Amino acid sequence: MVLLGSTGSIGVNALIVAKKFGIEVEVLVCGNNIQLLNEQIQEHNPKVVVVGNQDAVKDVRHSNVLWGEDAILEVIEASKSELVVNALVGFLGLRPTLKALECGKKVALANKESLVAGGAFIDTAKIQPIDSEHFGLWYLLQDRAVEKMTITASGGAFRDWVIEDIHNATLEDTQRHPNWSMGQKITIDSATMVNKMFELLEARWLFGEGQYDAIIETKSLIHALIDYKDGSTTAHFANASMQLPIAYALNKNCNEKILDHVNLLEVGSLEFRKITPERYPVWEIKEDLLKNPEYGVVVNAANEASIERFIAKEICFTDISKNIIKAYNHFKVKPKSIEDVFALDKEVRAFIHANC
Ligand SMILES: NC(=O)C1=CN([C@@H]2O[C@H](COP(=O)(O)OP(=O)(O)OC[C@H]3O[C@@H](n4cnc5c(N)ncnc54)[C@H](OP(=O)(O)O)[C@@H]3O)[C@@H](O)[C@H]2O)C=CC1
Ligand SMILES: CC(=O)[C@@H](O)[C@H](O)COP(=O)(O)O
Ligand SMILES: [Mn+2]
Repeated sequence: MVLLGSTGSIGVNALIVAKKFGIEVEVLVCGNNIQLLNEQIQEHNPKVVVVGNQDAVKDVRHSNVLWGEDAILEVIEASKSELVVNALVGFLGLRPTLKALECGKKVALANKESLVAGGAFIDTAKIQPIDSEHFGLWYLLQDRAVEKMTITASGGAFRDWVIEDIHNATLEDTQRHPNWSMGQKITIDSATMVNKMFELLEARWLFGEGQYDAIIETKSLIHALIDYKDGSTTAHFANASMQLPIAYALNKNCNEKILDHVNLLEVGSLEFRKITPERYPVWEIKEDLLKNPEYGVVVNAANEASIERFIAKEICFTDISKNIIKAYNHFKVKPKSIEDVFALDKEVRAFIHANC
């Protein structure tokens, strides 16, 4: 397989699962974490590796090292593997997703930003999602009439904070996720509830038009629910580990134990909460966005540019959501092609840097 983002939270789990199934690793791609990359090279013996920048190349212990975004596309095209695992973070992942599909490869897609920004121009037939909620929906779907699909949210780092205090939350505060250990950016997205809005769009592109919603389940043990028209509701329970979704994305037949079952007697009780715009202001645009999923590129670019500014301490935490709503109301433009997606992404980022 080709693994993009090998040193990240998903990448590391993907390598554990690949080893379990004896899947050959042809390519490893990462950004700056060269120490971990060198360990991965030693263990998985890839044919080629790509790193984020030229300076890092000299530190990589491999005879075939490339660098930069174009190199990622080149190695996908040159690879023999039929499977590309895209665990890059952010809009950076879109071109590699498109390239892998263009080359006829199957894409195990953790990089949800690919679908959020470019979903209207992506054929999802060869995509297997690596996202716990979408894996849950995929697992639950039966040949029956569906009324509604619901995904769950943890509520993120600030779910129990006094709302007025969230304004001054620090980057460190955003990283205290209640249930999952993930990369920095998605953990911020979880705290703003942007992650769940993205996942609703992701579900819309993966499973087609329909009714989608999200609720908070505080223990992240239920990941998805399907209401069938007959009145029954099914729920996907699994302990909070990405190894199960990854296992199915890498290998269709998982007839061995990947995780321990949820022990309901130990769990005792579950708590569900409504997602409200008072605590999560971006939720205000959720309905309109679901009706107009092509606007996803605007939300994604505004979010990424605002996170950059939050990390640089130029804006406060709650400005991330304010900026997204501001950009959403300003850019009521639907891209007509994938080229429009890239152009609009640039425009929105410039807007956030100049006006917010
Ligand atoms: N973590 C999770 O449990 C889940 C994550 N996802 C999605 O999966 C994706 C990855 O998330 P996660 O693993 O948490 O993120 P991480 O931040 O942990 O990992 C991101 C990976 O991308 C690499 N990377 C970053 N910039 C570049 C670059 N310019 N060139 C090459 N590689 C680069 C990083 O390299 P390095 O670290 O070496 O700089 C790292 O390997 C995201 O889209 C996220 O939303 C979806 C569901 C669950
Ligand atoms: C593990 C996974 O799939 C994440 O997307 C997770 O759902 C994030 O947590 P939140 O539910 O807090 O957004
Ligand atoms: Mn998820």
